[in-house]
Amino acid sequence: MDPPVVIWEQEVRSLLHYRDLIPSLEVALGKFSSRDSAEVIQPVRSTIPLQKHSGFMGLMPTYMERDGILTTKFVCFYKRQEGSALPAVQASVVLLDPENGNLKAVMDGEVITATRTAAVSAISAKLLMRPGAEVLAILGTGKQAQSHYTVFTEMFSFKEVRVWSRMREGVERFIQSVGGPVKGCASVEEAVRGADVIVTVTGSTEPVLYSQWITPGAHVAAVGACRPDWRELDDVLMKDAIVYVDSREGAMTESGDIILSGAEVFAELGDVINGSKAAHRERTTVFKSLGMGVEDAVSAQLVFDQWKDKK
Ligand SMILES: NC(=O)c1ccc[n+]([C@@H]2O[C@H](COP(=O)([O-])OP(=O)(O)OC[C@H]3O[C@@H](n4cnc5c(N)ncnc54)[C@H](O)[C@@H]3O)[C@@H](O)[C@H]2O)c1
Ligand SMILES: O=C(O)[C@@H]1CCCCN1
Repeated sequence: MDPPVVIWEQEVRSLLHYRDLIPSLEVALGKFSSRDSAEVIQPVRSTIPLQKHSGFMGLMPTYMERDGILTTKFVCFYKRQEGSALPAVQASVVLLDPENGNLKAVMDGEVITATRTAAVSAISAKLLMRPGAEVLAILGTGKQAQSHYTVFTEMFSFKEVRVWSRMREGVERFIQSVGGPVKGCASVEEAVRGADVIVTVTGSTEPVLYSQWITPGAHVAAVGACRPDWRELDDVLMKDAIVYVDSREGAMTESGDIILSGAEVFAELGDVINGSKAAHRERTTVFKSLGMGVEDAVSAQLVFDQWKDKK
């Protein structure tokens, strides 16, 4: 048996491309929602609090029997003070041989997390935004904001991209770093008024996005607030919108926006991909993303396959 390989940040970045990842994620989301244990076994993430450090460690094991993929992601995430220089999320993914249990690879999970999360949000927009969408608003200016900007501008042709952060320096840094057209906004209201697609990627634990500012028919990809008592969206938005999730079980366990608002989950994204639930593009839609092990599993397998091809 070959010893395990270590594939770290820069190499993962150079091997993981949206054009390969998006089709693989669409298939994986469909398999997850088919509830066939020969396709995907992925329990809801178990978390242990790192109380002293205001954080959590999440353990995300996944087995895809038909595809022969066995992985676990270890992810630590923190409630950081706004403007903190420390990372909010750190992760590693291990890829195992399901036949023998030996370790094939250890990979940096931060690039995988940033890339696959943005790719899944883009899939939600592809399925749920209204036709002819022109304006994208991104709330937050951290790692996820960057990866969402990259994939959304690569996949779609928005006429305008707006960004907001509570920290003005955050907006300035973001504008400098993305190297493409983007308009900095001084308030959430300014960023989201008239926007067709809104991405929330903040570290907030209280609502930042309010229904009263949103044009009916907009699509919201809500990526932050991944604890049962954390929020990014207000109750009215959650109750008025048609709510889609990545995992129903995960959302009912981890999403403060769903649990505390009492909103009803209409469907998983995989149900829409499988054709068993409708995509209500004409209505205001929320895709509540919490992140799933199956997304990391297909990403890690892609990275490993590309790594082997290049050897
Ligand atoms: N759904 C998923 O799969 C998934 C995956 C990774 C990260 N996340 C979550 O996405 C969010 C962003 O992650 P990141 O890695 O980009 O973090 P980051 O620290 O790089 O960026 C966080 C951004 O949120 C802003 N922010 C922090 N506190 C805020 C507050 N109280 N109000 C408004 N803005 C605030 C910061 O200024 C920054 O712009 C986090 O909540 C993280 O847990 C979700
Ligand atoms: O699926 C994930 O990887 C993330 C990590 C941070 C918290 C939310 N979920």
